[in-house]
Amino acid sequence: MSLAIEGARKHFRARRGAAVVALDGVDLDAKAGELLVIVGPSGSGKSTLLRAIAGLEPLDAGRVVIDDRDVTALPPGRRDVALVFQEAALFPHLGVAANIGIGERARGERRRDIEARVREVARVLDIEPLLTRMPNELSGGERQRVALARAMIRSPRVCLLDEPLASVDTELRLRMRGEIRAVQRSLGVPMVHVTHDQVEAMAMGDRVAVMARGRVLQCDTPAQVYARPATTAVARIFGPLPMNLLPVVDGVVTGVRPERVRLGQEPGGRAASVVVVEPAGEECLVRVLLDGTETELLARLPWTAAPHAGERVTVGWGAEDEHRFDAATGERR
Ligand SMILES: Nc1ncnc2c1ncn2[C@@H]1O[C@H](COP(=O)(O)OP(=O)(O)OP(=O)(O)O)[C@@H](O)[C@H]1O
Repeated sequence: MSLAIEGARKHFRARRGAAVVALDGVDLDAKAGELLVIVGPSGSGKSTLLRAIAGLEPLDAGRVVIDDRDVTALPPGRRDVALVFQEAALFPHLGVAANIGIGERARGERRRDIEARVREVARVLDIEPLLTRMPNELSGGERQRVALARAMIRSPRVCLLDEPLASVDTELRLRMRGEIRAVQRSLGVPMVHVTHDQVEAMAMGDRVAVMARGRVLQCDTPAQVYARPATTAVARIFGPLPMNLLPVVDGVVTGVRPERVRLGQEPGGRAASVVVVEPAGEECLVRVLLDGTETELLARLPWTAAPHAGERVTVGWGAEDEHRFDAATGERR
């Protein structure tokens, strides 16, 4: 099983104002069992891309290919694609078990087989106790898991997730990440997962595609995108925190990740003063202003090393922690 998007273009014409280019020539692919994560700022075209794969949004140009078959002209119902949205839409008049099995029933499968499959997928997603409830008796996170179960039970050819864990609490989110991966591996389908959560993108993705303004800026393993972002835009978008970018010197922008910035009193560093310190659990985020400039840098430090606001410090980092980008094009040098 495989998924490919080739040269996808889509624009929207708002009732007033200029046309919006939502997809500007997107090429992506995902293999069987592969989880491709899409990250990007709000409005970068992530949801439009998923909707186009599902057949809910016709493309202006380009193709969607599933299992080597061009499905671009097929309606959603004939693509065999499961899409789980941020806001799970369940049938309000049906119980949870019926909601999960509704697709199987429509396909005329045997009642006993459906019940067994519903129980199995409910067990995996930890919603067995909810099977007899009605949708209005569920929390947002529970509804989300029911929608996920409904998508998983169908053994679709492609699985698309649009922030399915957005309304789930941290502990459950951690567990569900693993569960989604396990279910997906057992289904062996390509999965495309849109998230704003960078940690989730790093933890779950076999590969990550970084989007901005309807384009894919880079697509590679999370480790590679983190270690060698292709452009300054990727360096700002992908990672636990945006990369610090220093002012241009000789046509070069130097970037340093906040987690690599060191503060101290050592000679050789750049003099700066601490603007603000924000606690972040065991760590803290420290914003410093470099002397004689308007450049602020962010540093992530252990809480035990937290300075005070207003303190004078020196700022340093290892030469191996520097990223260099072309100032004119933004591309990695
Ligand atoms: N039906 C529509 N009519 C007009 N413009 C639209 C429509 N749907 C999306 N857009 C525009 O297309 C662009 C891409 O939207 P899309 O929803 O794909 O972004 P996104 O990356 O999913 O954003 P978010 O992270 O906020 O969900 C945005 O500029 C958006 O305003």
